[in-house]
Amino acid sequence: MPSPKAKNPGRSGGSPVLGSSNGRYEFMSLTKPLNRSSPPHLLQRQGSDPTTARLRASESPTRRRGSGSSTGSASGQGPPEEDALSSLLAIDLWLSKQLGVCACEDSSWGSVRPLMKLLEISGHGIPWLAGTAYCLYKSDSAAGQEVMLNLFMGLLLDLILVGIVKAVVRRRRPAHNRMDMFATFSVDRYSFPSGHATRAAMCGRFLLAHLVLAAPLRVLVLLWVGLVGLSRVMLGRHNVTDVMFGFWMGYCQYNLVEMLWLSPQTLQGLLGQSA
Ligand SMILES: CC(C)=CCC/C(C)=C/CC/C(C)=C/COP(=O)(O)O
Repeated sequence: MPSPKAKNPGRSGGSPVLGSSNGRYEFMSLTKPLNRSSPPHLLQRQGSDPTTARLRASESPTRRRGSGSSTGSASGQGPPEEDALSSLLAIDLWLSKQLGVCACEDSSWGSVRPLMKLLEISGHGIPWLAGTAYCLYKSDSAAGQEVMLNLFMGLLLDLILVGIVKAVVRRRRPAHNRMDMFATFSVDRYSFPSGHATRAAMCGRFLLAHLVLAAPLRVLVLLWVGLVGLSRVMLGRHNVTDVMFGFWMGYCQYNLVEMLWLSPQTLQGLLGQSA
């Protein structure tokens, strides 16, 4: 979402060009700082700190194209799948930076930031866990308790699975993100996948399958899921691929919740065994 008010058009301008990318090593720096044993010309090109490296990586892929002839990772020298992946990541970083228009108050769409933060809270784990626990406590029907209990289990499962993937992949959040989220775990310094996107997708499916039947409300649920995902990128919290993968993961997590569904009989069995 490029805006004429964008502050540094030179840094983030340009357009993504599909095809060969000769800066594959730049994406490695997204997850870990360059190795001390890296050749000096790499260190020089990257900048010595990871933030500079990530800022360079989010420049337009077109800007990076003819700049790596001395690196030995020029296009066509690696396997084609790696080139394709590098190009995809280059487009991802470029697009995410273009869309990160609410990353801080003085960003081009900074005035919308409070609204985006409201969406952030609406998809945060704490309100969802607390709200579900409250409904579970207040529910006076067995069917209601069953649904709420399974939603609660799904939310816990989501936190665990997202935590595991974040800890394994360890992709840093975009350089333009301001880390001012409330109540985060240590793995939440990583961005892949977006926990808000997994939760929104899983809870969205759950709501549509078990709780929300009226058509206008179902549309609202879908709209909320989409807006939560979009707000992650606009706030600069995530790259586009973090959110896309998060949606897919949340969609699959709902299948898992259905497979592991705790029925009253299962619960009675479990409680009976432990008694
Ligand atoms: C009771 C309990 C264990 C609550 C934990 C809830 C909690 C702190 C969830 C983390 C939510 C969060 C900030 C996720 C990060 O989302 P991203 O979309 O930025 O990956």
